[in-house]
Amino acid sequence: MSDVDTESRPADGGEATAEPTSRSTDSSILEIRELEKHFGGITAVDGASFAVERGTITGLIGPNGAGKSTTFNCITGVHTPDAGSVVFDGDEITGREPHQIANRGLVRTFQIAREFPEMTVLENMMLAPKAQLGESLWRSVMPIARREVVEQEAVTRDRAWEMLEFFEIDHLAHEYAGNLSGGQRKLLDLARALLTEPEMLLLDEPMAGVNPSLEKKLLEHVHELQEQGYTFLLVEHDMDVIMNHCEHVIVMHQGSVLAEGTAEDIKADEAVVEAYLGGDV
Ligand SMILES: Nc1ncnc2c1ncn2[C@@H]1O[C@H](COP(=O)(O)OP(=O)(O)OP(=O)(O)O)[C@@H](O)[C@H]1O
Repeated sequence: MSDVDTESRPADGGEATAEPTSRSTDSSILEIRELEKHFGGITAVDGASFAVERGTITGLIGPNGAGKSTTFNCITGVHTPDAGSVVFDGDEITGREPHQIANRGLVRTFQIAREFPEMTVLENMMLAPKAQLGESLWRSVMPIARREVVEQEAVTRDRAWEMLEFFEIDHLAHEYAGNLSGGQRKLLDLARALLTEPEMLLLDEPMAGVNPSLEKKLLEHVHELQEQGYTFLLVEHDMDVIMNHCEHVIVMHQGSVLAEGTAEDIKADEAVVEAYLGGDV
């Protein structure tokens, strides 16, 4: 990191935004068709099909072991599905490498945030595009001339500061990531994901371990980003978050989609109540 100036803030002081780079106009941005994933004798995903509408906050819920994380992993290239397809923004992305999918504009956060604890928050941010895009791709997009490398890093640094300001963790820029609270780590994880300028974010349990005031802040940020045009698909066990913040909810059970609809539809669905909600909602 010796060439990288992580000390200084950009001078312009403009309002922090997180505008995505491109948009297309089809209403559905992600389509999962008959997805299957087996681990030995275990069927984790069993013919799941659903679509996510562009610009929405969509919730993916279901009991433990329903196949939600495996579905996320199949969508983002962590796992190769055994059958079925994933279409993102009109492109078949099934079986592509994670960095190719991230480069296409679909990024994810993890249930357990994956920052580097021995590096500062800002250093973690500086590594984000590299980590999401993959080292070889990063090298191919990074110019060879040193002056241009430095310029490129300056752009990334400015953007990193913007993101930290947007999530109100800029005061922690020089803190070791390992010293952050669980909730602050979630904000850092989201900030890192946004640094790659995606169109859509998959959030895996974004509220787990986040205290109520930080949860409120995180949800406000998600809505702000939605207003800017981002699409969200989130796996979340907190039913208040799902019911109050998702305009569409997909329920998985035993590897396939049991029901989908508005929060109201889902709450009233007897099969969903029996399989998952019980008396909670
Ligand atoms: N790498 C793996 N190897 C073997 N089995 C796996 C693997 N990943 C997931 N499974 C199994 O697949 C099934 C679905 O797991 P998955 O993690 O996708 O469920 P989930 O809905 O995300 O659950 P949770 O809400 O508890 O996180 C489970 O039975 C799980 O044990």
